[in-house]
Amino acid sequence: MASFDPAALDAVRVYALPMRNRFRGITVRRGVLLSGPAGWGEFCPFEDYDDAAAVPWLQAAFEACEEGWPEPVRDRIPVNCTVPAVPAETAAQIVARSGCRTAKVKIAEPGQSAADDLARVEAVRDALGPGGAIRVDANAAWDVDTAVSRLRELDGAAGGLEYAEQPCPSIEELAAVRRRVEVRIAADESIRRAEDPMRVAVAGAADVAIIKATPLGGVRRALQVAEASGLPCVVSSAVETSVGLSAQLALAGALPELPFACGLGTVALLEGDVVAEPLLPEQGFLPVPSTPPEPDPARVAAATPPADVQRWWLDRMARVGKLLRPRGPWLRAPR
Ligand SMILES: O=C(O)CCC(=O)c1ccccc1C(=O)O
Ligand SMILES: [Mg+2]
Repeated sequence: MASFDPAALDAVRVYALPMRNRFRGITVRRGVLLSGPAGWGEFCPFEDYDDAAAVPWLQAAFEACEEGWPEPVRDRIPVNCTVPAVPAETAAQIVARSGCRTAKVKIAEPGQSAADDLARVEAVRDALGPGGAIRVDANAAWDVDTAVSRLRELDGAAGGLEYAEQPCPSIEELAAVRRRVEVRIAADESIRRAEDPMRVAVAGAADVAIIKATPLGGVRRALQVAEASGLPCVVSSAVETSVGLSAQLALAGALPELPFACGLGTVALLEGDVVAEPLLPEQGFLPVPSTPPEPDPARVAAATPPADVQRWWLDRMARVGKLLRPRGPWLRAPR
């Protein structure tokens, strides 16, 4: 068994793609594409994560490279468009262009007001028409009282919210908000480790579980987390390229039940992609791929960052790889 060394991989490509709008404080999305016997995987932990937090992201990439994914039970996935914390007019354009019947709206952005959120949600309702669904994501910004009053107002402005993702940081706060508002509560940041969904369920903290293959260590682990949650699940992206997104689609394709649209329309948030046929929704749906798409050499070349950035990512991947079990035999000894 070889211990992990990126230099021993057949192909490793570092990419950097600008985001169309600032998202989660990020303006450029970066990561590594790596190929193995089963296809291409993507290692793209957020840059503020430490090496330990990045381990499951590398496990997800290796699953795609080494094993592939379990059999799907459906062949296409309804998805939401994702509306960053942009002005109302831009929000309406994003929704109209997407073709999606569900929109997820980011709210509670630092530096913005309650009125900004209400205007964005109203514009999204106008663009979507009465038949579409609107969900909001506060990314843990509020305390319980703020969440209760804001969610009631936003529910009114939206003409009914489908659910609210992570209004507060802790599981106990989610449970308290859930008791006081009509709106369904979804847990996202509260589900990052395999043991988290049990705690969410026992606390009565959520109606919906947000599940992500990339930070949970791959499709198989995420399926276990979904089952442990005992809740209806929504698969949501970590803003991967189409290579990493394909694993998320494999997860959505393999879940026994999928009652809501998934948050997988996120290639639209990136300026460019690394494959020839980006996984952008058509009429609100994405296909379930059986294998990851192949990166397109010209697009990868166009997205390749300077040497110092490449070095940073390869060093990071090597350090994180040392925290994982030895790999092989497809991974040859360093040349
Ligand atoms: O769910 C979606 O529509 C897109 C994905 C998304 O919002 C997201 C992407 C990266 C990191 C965090 C989040 C989030 O749900 O908070
Ligand atoms: Mg979220």
